[in-house]
Amino acid sequence: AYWRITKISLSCIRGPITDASLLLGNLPELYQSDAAAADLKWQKTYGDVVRIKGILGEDRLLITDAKALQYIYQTSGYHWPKMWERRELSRLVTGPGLTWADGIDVHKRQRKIMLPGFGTPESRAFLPVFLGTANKLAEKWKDMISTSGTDGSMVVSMTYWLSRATLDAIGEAAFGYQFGGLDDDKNELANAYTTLLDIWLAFIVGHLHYFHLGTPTCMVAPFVPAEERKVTPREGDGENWQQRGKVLDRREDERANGGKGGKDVMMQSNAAENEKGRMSMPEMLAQMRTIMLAGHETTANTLNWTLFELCKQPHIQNKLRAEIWDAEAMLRANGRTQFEVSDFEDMPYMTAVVREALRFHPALHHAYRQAGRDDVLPLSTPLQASNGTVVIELPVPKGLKVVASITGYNRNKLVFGEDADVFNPDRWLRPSDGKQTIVGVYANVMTFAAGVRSCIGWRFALCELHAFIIELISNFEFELTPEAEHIRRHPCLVVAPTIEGREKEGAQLPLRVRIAIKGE
Ligand code: HEM
Repeated sequence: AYWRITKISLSCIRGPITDASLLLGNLPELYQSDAAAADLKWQKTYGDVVRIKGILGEDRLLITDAKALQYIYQTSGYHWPKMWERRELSRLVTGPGLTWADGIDVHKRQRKIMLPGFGTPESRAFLPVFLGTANKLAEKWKDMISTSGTDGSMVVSMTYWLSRATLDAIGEAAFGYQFGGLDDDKNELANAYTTLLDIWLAFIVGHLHYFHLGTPTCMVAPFVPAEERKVTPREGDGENWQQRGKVLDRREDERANGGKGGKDVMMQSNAAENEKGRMSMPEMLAQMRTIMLAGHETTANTLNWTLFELCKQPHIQNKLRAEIWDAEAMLRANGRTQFEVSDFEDMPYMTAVVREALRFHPALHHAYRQAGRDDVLPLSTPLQASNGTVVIELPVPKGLKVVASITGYNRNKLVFGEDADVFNPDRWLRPSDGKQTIVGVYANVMTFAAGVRSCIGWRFALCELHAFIIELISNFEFELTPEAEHIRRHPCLVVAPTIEGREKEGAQLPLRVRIAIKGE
């Protein structure tokens, strides 16, 4: 009570307070509606800073204002740590890795060791791996269509195949590890990762017996009654840790003997640190788990949503394919067989499509922070307070929990124009007036967050997205199926597509895939 009376008050900030329940506040609507549906509704009604109620009447802010986000993520970085409960969840899921670490002592130390592996040249060097995996997926689909398709086409589950393909790509690129997701020899670890999203979805839609699927269960097991669990906590997980340990041991041996593992940047960079700063074995294992988790379904679902939008607007898909085919013809004319990242510069429409997909469908629609001290948030636009006054900067109390709406910011009309709520790649081909507040690490979208805790793998993800889009759009035409007309943007670990009324079946995006006849 003392704290509540003495702390800086936010009571003049407008928001959907009258709709809040005493116990859970506005959180049910925030978390249970389609991804970011509540954010966009409240943003439209109340502006770019909205007061919502958390548990037991606690005030929180939902923020989509560019300057406030820039301050929280970039200017003030470590003074706005992650919410403690989110960190705890990260610790349960991944262990003491980057998504859990906080502060200068731990997070900055770990990130310094990890960063060299994720620079521009390092990420670009993986293009052949990404193109190779995307090509393998394309060949697989061609085989399926020729054996079971009709009229050169068939309905393919995007969520199933893209999850497996991106798992293979990240396993190979980051750890030289073969998951075999696209082959039939999927191992235990591949199973654990490819079913993870469905398990989270099942948890969210209250369909707990999905837990038989075999998973890193340590993070959900505590919430699930024993009789609902078909695997014991950490049963699949023990195996996972063992396999990861083996991969690390092998890389370390190779590094020490100057072999292939010598190229493993995490190993090299860790070995170069002084003993005090070096990551321990549990930290290294946690980084592997973090990278697999943070870099797998994020990319897979960005691809899902890109293909979905390309089906909804076939003229964009056709224009993109024409550009890719022209670039392929140019490549052949120059006597080359495979794209390099520098070739992407000659494919401006593809870059525009990727940027627009990242803006319109960020794989994570929220990020969460907490004020580490009493602070003052700068604002891009003055706020109309409930008492009629206008707020030009906003004092906030230490401990305040903030929901940064990534989707809300990415669709902010002040930043992206009046048509911000329309999927339109052409916006990226218009000249910029250069007046915007720069928030995100890429294309000024918040999709990869910003500042000291921005996504470490954003260059890696971009390279992978471009590779898959080239291969898939060059080889196939995609069409919506009747089920895909009823797709929901379901919030779980990432924003995943589900079919309305069939959410309990897990993530789904069935699209009709037709072999594209080149030259037509
Ligand atoms: C389209 C794909 C991706 C998206 C949209 C994405 C998005 C994000 C976002 C929003 C964050 C910040 C989360 C927060 O602050 O709460 C983040 C962090 C992170 N991402 Fe990504 N990510 C993607 C791909 C990747 C890839 C491919 C990797 C690794 C290869 C990766 C590794 C990480 C790691 C390690 C962090 C934690 C960074 C830290 O806390 O210092 N991500 N990502």
